[in-house]
Amino acid sequence: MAIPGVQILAPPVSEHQAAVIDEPAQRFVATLQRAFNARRLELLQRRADRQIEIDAGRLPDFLPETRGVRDDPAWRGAPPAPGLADRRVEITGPVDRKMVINALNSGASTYMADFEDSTAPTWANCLDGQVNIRDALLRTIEYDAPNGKRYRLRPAGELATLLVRPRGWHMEEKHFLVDGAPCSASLFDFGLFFFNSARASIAAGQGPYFYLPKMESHLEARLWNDAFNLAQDTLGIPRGTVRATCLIETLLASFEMEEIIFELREHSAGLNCGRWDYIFSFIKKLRNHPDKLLPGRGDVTMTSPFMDAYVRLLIKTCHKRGVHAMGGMAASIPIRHDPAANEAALAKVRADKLREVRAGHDGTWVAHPDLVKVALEVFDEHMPGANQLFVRRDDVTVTAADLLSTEGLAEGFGEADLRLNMNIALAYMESWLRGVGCVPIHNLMEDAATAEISRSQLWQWARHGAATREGRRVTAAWAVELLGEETDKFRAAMGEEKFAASKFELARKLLSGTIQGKEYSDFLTTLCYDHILSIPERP
Ligand SMILES: CC(=O)SCCNC(=O)CCNC(=O)[C@H](O)C(C)(C)COP(=O)(O)OP(=O)(O)OC[C@H]1O[C@@H](n2cnc3c(N)ncnc32)[C@H](O)[C@@H]1OP(=O)(O)O
Ligand SMILES: O=CC(=O)O
Ligand SMILES: [Mg+2]
Repeated sequence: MAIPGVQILAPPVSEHQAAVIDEPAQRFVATLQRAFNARRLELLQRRADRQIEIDAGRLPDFLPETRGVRDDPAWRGAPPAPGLADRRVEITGPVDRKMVINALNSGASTYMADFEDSTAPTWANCLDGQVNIRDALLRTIEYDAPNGKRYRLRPAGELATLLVRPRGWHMEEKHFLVDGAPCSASLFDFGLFFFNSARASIAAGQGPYFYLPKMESHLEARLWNDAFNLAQDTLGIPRGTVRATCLIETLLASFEMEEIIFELREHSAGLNCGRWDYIFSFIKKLRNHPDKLLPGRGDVTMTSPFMDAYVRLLIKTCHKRGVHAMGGMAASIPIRHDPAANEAALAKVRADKLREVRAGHDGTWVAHPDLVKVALEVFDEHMPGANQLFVRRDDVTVTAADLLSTEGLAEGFGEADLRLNMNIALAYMESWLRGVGCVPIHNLMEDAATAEISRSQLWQWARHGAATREGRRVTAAWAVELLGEETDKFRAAMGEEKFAASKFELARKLLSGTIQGKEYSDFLTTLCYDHILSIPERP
């Protein structure tokens, strides 16, 4: 053990990987872990306690104890940092080397390098991702593909500003132990990036910028803020250099938007409507309330009343505090082989971006380089300045009941919705278990957040014995039977040999367990994580 208390259970496999996790970097991550892991675990316990209260009927509401923060008109978030003043189109994607270059070159204003929803956190993906984003900021990143295509960065002035999304507080990095316990994956991803690249990001005229996922309370934002302060102090970087945009993508966080900006004040770069996790969280948090069942996922849209309420509240809150209100991800992606279907997909993205800019968002997300132009055209036309912070939305009043309402939604779901959820969950999990965290399925972008909706709906419909539109009650036994049929469709399409070499059988087994389980698994990723570890067997 080179550093007391630190154990790496799978050695880096290249000199590049070894360089991003050298002894000083390990020491830095261990410092963060020792300072903050106990609080992280307490906050996770608090999530579990809160769930018990919700199950017992105490539904979420705005917090009385933080009324002072909400009512104080004086405070503001930080002004936009260099490279973040105009964020009209942000491209996101996994930290794969080729995609990092493509994203930086895409013409988007910023690029979110994602260790969360779109990355399956194999040890290799996590370490290579760190290498790639470090090289991106050093401007040395290059890639020569096996097909002969060469990937090089455009000139510095044409590159997107880099933001990094570490994994959420619920995840652990089981390859890296500190004092015998797995490291928080958030602190691992954040710490390695900060240690290796914070100075390079400043030298590139930017700064260490982050997107923070899946938080459920302002206390979790406070934990991030404390980690930022310790990291900056340790490296002698002035406090307030970091900027972080918080995804509001859990139901509980939507009741604490203002408090979350407040906690991060000097580090805050606004909020983002993480719509897919938000829908997942709505299902998850209210899962034991039969009156809160959602229709099939295709029928839950951004114009569904509870989603519209969340968007309006987010924009109003951000602009009141002078920070960006970022829009989210339309799941439609280009369909290369079918021009008519492609045009229909682009039209959906265009309509989504138009809704966002009209609502007052300061920018939006796209999933694919070809969509940058589509989103830019809409924002350029409707947002001539760098942002629309001046859109105050004082007209907006959103109540707790609005955020929790299932009024105005399509009625129920059919057997086709059940089967579609199974098909998507199986295909996504199979891919994730092979180390690929974002895939096109039925011409839509699917990642951990979208797949969670499918997985959770299956659990919830079976848990409540909900009836399909055709009039059949969903039982665990019937769900398992259908899951077998859906798995067999993949088997038939692929042939026995390919099926046997795939992860479909494992995906079926894991999904079957979670659908039937009396206890709900909090995250698909934590459920599947042990199956992607590369820790050698001990003798
Ligand atoms: C809910 C949320 O959290 S949303 C945020 C997380 N999700 C994401 O970020 C989505 C990221 N997007 C992707 O991973 C991909 O676009 C997919 C998987 C959806 C589709 O990928 P593909 O099927 O490979 O798309 P396609 O074949 O059309 O790609 C064309 C080119 O664009 C590149 N590309 C596609 N998406 C991206 C991206 N997001 N960033 C950078 N490059 C990209 C491909 O690598 C490929 O490059 P090449 O021509 O040099 O080989
Ligand atoms: O992270 C984004 C989301 O929609 O989830
Ligand atoms: Mg998300």
